[in-house]
Amino acid sequence: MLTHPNGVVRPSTKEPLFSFGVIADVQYADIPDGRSFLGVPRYYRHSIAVLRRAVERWNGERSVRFCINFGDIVDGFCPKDRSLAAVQAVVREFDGFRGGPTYHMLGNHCLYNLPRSELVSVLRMPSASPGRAYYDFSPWPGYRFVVLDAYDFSAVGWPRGHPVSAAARRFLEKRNPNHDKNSPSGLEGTDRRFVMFNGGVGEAQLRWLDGVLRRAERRGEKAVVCSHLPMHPGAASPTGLMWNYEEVMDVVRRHGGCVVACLAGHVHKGGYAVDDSGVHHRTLEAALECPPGTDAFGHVEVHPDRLRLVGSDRMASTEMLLSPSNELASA
Ligand SMILES: Nc1ccn([C@@H]2O[C@H](COP(=O)(O)OP(=O)(O)OC[C@H](O)CO)[C@@H](O)[C@H]2O)c(=O)n1
Repeated sequence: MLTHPNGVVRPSTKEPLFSFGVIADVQYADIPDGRSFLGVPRYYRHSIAVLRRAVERWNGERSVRFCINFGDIVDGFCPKDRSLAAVQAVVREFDGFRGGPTYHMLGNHCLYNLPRSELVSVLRMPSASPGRAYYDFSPWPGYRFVVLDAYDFSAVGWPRGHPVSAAARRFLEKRNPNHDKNSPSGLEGTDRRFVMFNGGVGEAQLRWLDGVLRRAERRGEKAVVCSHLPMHPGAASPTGLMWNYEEVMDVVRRHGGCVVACLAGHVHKGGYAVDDSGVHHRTLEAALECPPGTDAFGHVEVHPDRLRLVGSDRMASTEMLLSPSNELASA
């Protein structure tokens, strides 16, 4: 039995409808250990061992039907002539998962290494058009997953001089006075997100998201939105938030009750919050920052009344109860 935040005690169902594996920020590179800009240790070679153990675990869980990689598959310090080989090495590890497909998304470190179009192809993203890094899929009747490209509007991942890159630089110029646009120095609160290693969802993608959620709502589906960048200030440090998370959440709210959770990576220590509409926001702890022998991965059990993240080691477990309107949506 579990207690809902509103005080109602509900029985927990034992067998999930289905489950999916989750891992974030592998940032693999065949280079010696290092540290983040803020001095946090990073284990570039060990992270692929964390992924290997994740795949072994998912293979041992009968209910795990697919897995989701939350971006930053390779680290920015990977020598550029070895970027493709590093991405392929990580993809090979995911290919060891026998339960079903792997769904990838783009992170800033992916784009420091390879062009978007090449990543979309190497990561076999099931996008509707070539080079597009956002898509949706329905792994189970009544459930829809949406994968966002959080660097669609960004100063990284587009060639210098590309109209999107130029517009993103102008956007940052207005909001971040620092010469080094990766530095949030002097910015306050959620304004600290206006740094170059973040990005946003562009207008066309916002319209697409609106359409996907409208159809999902009409069909009575529950939706899970996945993005490299977190979209709630309570679930991540402000320096890691998506530039236009409010616009994306406005679209989510327009289809009230359809989206049950937003899952993300990028902010390595992880986080969790429930927003005013009852949407769960879970930022996943990074594989990269696991000291040798430790892990950060998990699988999410999907039950009729809840999502249950079963975390390993440094990834905290999280019980995400659905609000009664969510439960009714596909009853
Ligand atoms: N204050 C800062 C922080 C970072 N940089 C530089 O920005 C680039 C990205 O940093 P990095 O920590 O590698 O980014 P991650 O995507 O791994 O992590 C995101 C954070 O956890 C979000 O909170 C890199 O070039 C840094 O050196 C900076 O200049 N100033």
